[in-house]
Amino acid sequence: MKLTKKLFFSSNIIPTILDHTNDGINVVDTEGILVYVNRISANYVNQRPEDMLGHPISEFYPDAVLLAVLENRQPILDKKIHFVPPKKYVVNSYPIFIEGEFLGAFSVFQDIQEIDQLNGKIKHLEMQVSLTKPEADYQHVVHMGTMQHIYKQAKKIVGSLGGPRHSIITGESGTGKTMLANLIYNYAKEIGVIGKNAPFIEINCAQFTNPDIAAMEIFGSVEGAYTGSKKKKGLFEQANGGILFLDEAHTIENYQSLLLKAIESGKIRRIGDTKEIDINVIVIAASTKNLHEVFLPELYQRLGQYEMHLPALRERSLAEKDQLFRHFVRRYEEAVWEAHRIRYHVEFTPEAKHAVLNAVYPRNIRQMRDVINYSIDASSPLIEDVGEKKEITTVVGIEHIPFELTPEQPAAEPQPEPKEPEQLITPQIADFILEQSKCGMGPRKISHQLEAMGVSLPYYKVAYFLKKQSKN
Ligand SMILES: Nc1ncnc2c1ncn2[C@@H]1O[C@H](COP(=O)(O)OP(=O)(O)OP(=O)(O)O)[C@@H](O)[C@H]1O
Repeated sequence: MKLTKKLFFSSNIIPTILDHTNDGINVVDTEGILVYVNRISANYVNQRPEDMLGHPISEFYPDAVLLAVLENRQPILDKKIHFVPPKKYVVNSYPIFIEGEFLGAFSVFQDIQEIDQLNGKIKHLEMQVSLTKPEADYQHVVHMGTMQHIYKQAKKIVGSLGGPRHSIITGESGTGKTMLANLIYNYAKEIGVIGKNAPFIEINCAQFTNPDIAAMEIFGSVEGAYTGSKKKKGLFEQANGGILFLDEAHTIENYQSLLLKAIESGKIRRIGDTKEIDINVIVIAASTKNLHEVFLPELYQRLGQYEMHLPALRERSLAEKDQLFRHFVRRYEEAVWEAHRIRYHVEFTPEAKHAVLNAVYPRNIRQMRDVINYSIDASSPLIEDVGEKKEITTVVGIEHIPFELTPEQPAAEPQPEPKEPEQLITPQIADFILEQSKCGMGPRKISHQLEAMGVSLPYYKVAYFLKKQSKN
C-alpha cells in the first residue's frame, strides 16, 4: 500500500502525530466537552486520554481558556496560565468553524515552567552581578564625608598639570579601593589623560600562590623562561595606554625591583627575555597592608607620595553610613526595575535599620552591602507570587536581618525581644536544639526541623538562643 493524501487523512495517523509533539492539545465541542485530548495534555493533568474524553474540560483544566473562546468565538493567543504553581503553560486557543457553523474550539499549549524557571535564574544572576558590581561613576557613589576629600586628592593625582602619577590606595578589605581605582580611571578618561577606549587592567596579586607565576602574569614571559612557561603578554603590556590596578600589591614582594624599574623607565622586559618593551601605564597599587613597611624604600617613595587611605566603616560617621544604607537600598530597587520592570519600594522598620547601621562589619562596606541585599532578599516575595503586579512595597523587619548582627548592637541600646526565645523554648526544645547543634546543624536547619515537629521558632531565635548558651 502507498501512503497518499487521502489515506493520510482517513487513517489514524494524525492523532498519532499529535501524541508525539511537545505541545498539549485539547479539542472541545460547543458545550466544553472534550472530544480530543493528546497524550501530552493528559499527562500534564496525570490522566489517561480515554478517561478524559466525554468529560467537561473544566474538570481537568479549571481555568481553561477554551471556555472563553466558546463564549466569544474569538481566538485567544499567548495566554500565560499558572496551573498549580509552579506549573505554568502558555496557550493559544481558536474557535472551530466548519462551513460557517460554529462547532467548538481547540487549544495548543506549551509547558513553560522550565523556561520560566531558567529565565528567573538568569534574571536572578544578572541582579546579583549588578548588585555587587563596584560603582564606577562618581555621580553614583556616596561622596559625603570620606569620599569627598579622597576623590579630590585622586583627581589631583591624575589630573594635575605635571601628572598623571602612579599612586597607592590602602584600606581594609571592602572599604572601596577597587571602586576608587575605577573612579580614577573614569575621571582620567573624562579629562582626556587617557583615551576613551583605554584599558583598565585589574589583578589581585594575592591570587597566585607562587610569586614567579604572579611575575609572569604581570610582566609576561617568553617560552621556556620557567618549566612549562609559554610566550605570553603580561598585564603591563595589556594595560598600555591605560591603568594597571594591582590589588593586594604587598604580595609581589619578590618582584618589587622589576616593578620599580618598569615604573621608573617606562619599559618592561618579559620574564626570560632580553628585549625591552615601551609602556605607558598608570599604576595604582592597592593593599590592605601598610605598603611603607612592605615595599622597597625606593618603590614606596615612587608610589607612596600619592597615597590615599580609605577608612574602615567603623571609623565613618553615622551620617555617612546612613547615606551608604540608602544608596544600597536604592540600588536594589533599581536592579529590580532593570530585571523585572517592577517599581519596587523597600522600607526598613526603624528597628531593622538601627540594627543594620549599628552592626559591626569586619569586611566593611562590602559586608554592609551584602547584609542589606540579603535582608531585602529575605523580605521579598518570590517571583512566581508576584503575578502581573507592576508596583510592590516590601517591609524589611528585624527578622530578615542576618542573626549575627543583632547581638552586636551597643549594650546601651534596648535589644529587640531579648526574652522571647527563652519564653518560647521549653526545656525539651532547648535539649533538642543543643543536641542538633552538637551534630553540626545550623540554626536554619534546626528551625526547619522544629517546624516539621510542629514548633514554630524562627532561625534567628534559635541562633540567639545558641549564642546565649555558648556565652553561659
Ligand atoms: N563611597 C561609596 N559609595 C558607594 N559604594 C561604595 C562606596 N565605597 C565602597 N562602596 C562599595 O563597597 C563595595 C566594596 O568596595 P571595593 O570592592 O571597592 O572594596 P575593596 O577595598 O577593593 O575590597 P578588597 O580589598 O576586598 O578588594 C563595592 O560594592 C563598592 O562599590
